[in-house]
Amino acid sequence: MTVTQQRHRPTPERDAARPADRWVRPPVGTNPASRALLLPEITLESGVPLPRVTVTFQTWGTLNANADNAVLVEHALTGDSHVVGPAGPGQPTAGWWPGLIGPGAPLDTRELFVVASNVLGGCRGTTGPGSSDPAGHPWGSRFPATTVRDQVAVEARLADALGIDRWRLVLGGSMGGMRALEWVAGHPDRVDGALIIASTARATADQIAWGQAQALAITSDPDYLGGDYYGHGPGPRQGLGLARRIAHTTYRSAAELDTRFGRDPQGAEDPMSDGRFAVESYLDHQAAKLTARFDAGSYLQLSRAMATHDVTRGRGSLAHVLGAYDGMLRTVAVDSDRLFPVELSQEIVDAHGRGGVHVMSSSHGHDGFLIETDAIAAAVAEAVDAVRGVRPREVG
Ligand SMILES: CC(=O)SCCNC(=O)CCNC(=O)[C@H](O)C(C)(C)COP(=O)(O)OP(=O)(O)OC[C@H]1O[C@@H](n2cnc3c(N)ncnc32)[C@H](O)[C@@H]1OP(=O)(O)O
Ligand SMILES: N[C@@H](CCO)C(=O)O
Repeated sequence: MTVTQQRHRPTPERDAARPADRWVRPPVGTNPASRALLLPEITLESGVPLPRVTVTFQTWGTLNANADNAVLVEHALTGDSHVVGPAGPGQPTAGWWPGLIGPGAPLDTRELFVVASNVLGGCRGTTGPGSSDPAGHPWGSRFPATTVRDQVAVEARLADALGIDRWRLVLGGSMGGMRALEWVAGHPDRVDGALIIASTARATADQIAWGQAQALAITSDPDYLGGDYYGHGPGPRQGLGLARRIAHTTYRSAAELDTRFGRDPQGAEDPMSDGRFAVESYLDHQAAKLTARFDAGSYLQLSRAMATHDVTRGRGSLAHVLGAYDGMLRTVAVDSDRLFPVELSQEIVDAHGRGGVHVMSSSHGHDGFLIETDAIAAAVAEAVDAVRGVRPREVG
């Protein structure tokens, strides 16, 4: 079934050169509320072609007649399109920004049409290393390196298929904020407003450094099998668990960990023998949770895409790149975030020359953007109000 709402920009060379994207049934095991689009082929930023890319997504509300009420919500590293709603069959986690979308919510579905897609390279329905290639075999080690720009290029094809020429608002946290800012940098005429939360214009050496240890933890696992573990053994669960322990420590603040766990033993265990401290037990728990719901190959893919993230690559200075954008741009930072410190949000605003940084107070560090949901809701509601006046809207 070919895509009927082809309202994307008429670019004859683009339309004529490729078969039409078409709606398909989502892969087995994805969120039952999701839909799916099949892209016959995409060409990655590297120049490598990637055939038969499926992108799965969820929507809330209705696209209006002018198609000018669409909002794109971008998930973070281990998130997915399930922004709100309960966990259930095909959906291992509850919505990660509960209360954000719905009638009367900050993203009010009485007015807005909200879209959230699963990222390219991930493991929640959109094509990634664990997906089957056109011959029906898992891509595994053959899945090419992808970038944040590739992730957004896939979302642009989805927007085309949905008949969305321009987003009223794009928003996201962490890796989601990277995609939201790439929409601004790479598709400035398709975004009225952007809210970049706990993120950055380009990865820092600190973030790249923490990512290297995580990647080596996975690739050093004997069950990694060079990335071709799909259908062969348990996969690098130990390595993924170790990577998560490293990552989760960076997602929280030292003060929070000290306050919550101190030097307490875990229950009756004795750290002086073979027992654990409570904080070690907590990290063991976080590792077990992630390995039960996430794929190591996708973790490597997406972590590498975050490390290579740089909206200025091949485009000039950040001021030049963001200065070309005449829409609304705001950032939110968490005051205790030691992975994406406040100055990374300030750098974005300074380069754009307008908007502002809202510094959110939280003891939770980087994960504060997922935990302080009232503060996030308020920032999103303000951004929705601010963007209303950015472009004249046809009454439709
Ligand atoms: C876009 C995205 O990034 S999505 C990310 C993943 N999203 C989700 O998981 C959806 C739900 N969201 C959440 O849970 C939060 O937003 C998260 C992910 C940031 C977690 O934040 P918090 O609420 O602070 O939970 P916290 O990190 O303290 O972990 C609490 C868990 O640790 C466990 N725990 C606490 N102390 C210990 C200990 N000493 N030993 C073992 N386990 C412990 C708790 O029992 C609890 O278990 P549970 O998660 O199974 O209920
Ligand atoms: N802790 C969240 C945010 C990381 O940026 C996740 O696991 O995706």
